[in-house]
Amino acid sequence: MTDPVGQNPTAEPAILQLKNLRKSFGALKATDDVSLTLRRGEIHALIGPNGAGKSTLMRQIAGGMKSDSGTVHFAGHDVTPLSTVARARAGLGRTFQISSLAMEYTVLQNVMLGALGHEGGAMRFFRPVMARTDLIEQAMQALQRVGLENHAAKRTSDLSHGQRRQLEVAVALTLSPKVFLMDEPMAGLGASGSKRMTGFLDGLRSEAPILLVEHDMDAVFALADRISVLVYGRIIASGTAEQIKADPVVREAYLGAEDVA
Ligand SMILES: Nc1ncnc2c1ncn2[C@@H]1O[C@H](COP(=O)(O)OP(=O)(O)OP(=O)(O)O)[C@@H](O)[C@H]1O
Repeated sequence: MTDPVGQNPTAEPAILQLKNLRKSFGALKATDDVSLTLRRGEIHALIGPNGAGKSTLMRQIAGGMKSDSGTVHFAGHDVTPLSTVARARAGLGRTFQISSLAMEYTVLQNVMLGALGHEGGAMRFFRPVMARTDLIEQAMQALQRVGLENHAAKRTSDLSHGQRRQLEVAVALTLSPKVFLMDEPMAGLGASGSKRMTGFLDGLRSEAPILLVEHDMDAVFALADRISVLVYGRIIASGTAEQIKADPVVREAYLGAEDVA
């Protein structure tokens, strides 16, 4: 285990710090005393078997689910009492909220709406926003970065599941977050889509660090600076890809010896 909660004074400072987060559903401890950090410039992957508590933890961080106890510090502030919207405004960017896409709008319009959310204020009601070339340009750049530039004019409802996930990443990009929380961005992308997304996330970490929940272990091992393993709501190990692959507790509890050869 290397510096699992970010106490190493020589390391990059943490922009996101979770301390002792817990969430139970009745007798079930979905997250149980979870502490971890995300440092500038890094991709920190959170892996674990189905039902380990990864999505619950992401919701606790983004603000959609109230924690039973513990704190979330972001950019030096305790954001635990803040709503999802307030956390997003502060720069905590969450992707994969397909339900927030307007299905009847085009792909481009969805990204532009995201960019407007960033501007905020009453401007959206007073300017012919969909004709604003600056916004169109910004949105097209975001679509290009995720590989959806050729689908800009499509209705969002006509996109595949994987493409909708790419679109969510594009929407998140326009908000210029200080941190990305990504919940399975590779899911449904197929081999070439995953490869492209992996390359994209690789470059993105220098813009904003990423807390990445992902089942695609090839992508995780290729991308992650650090990996934390969640099992039954508890972090059982945290370290580099090499350390995690070699950790007997992780192999026993999760990876399976045959998967990590
Ligand atoms: N709202 C809820 N009410 C009751 N139980 C819940 C709720 N949300 C999650 N759980 C339970 O909490 C546990 C953790 O679920 P969670 O979805 O966080 O796991 P996960 O690691 O994200 O799983 P997966 O990899 O399958 O997405 C599971 O046993 C799940 O059934």
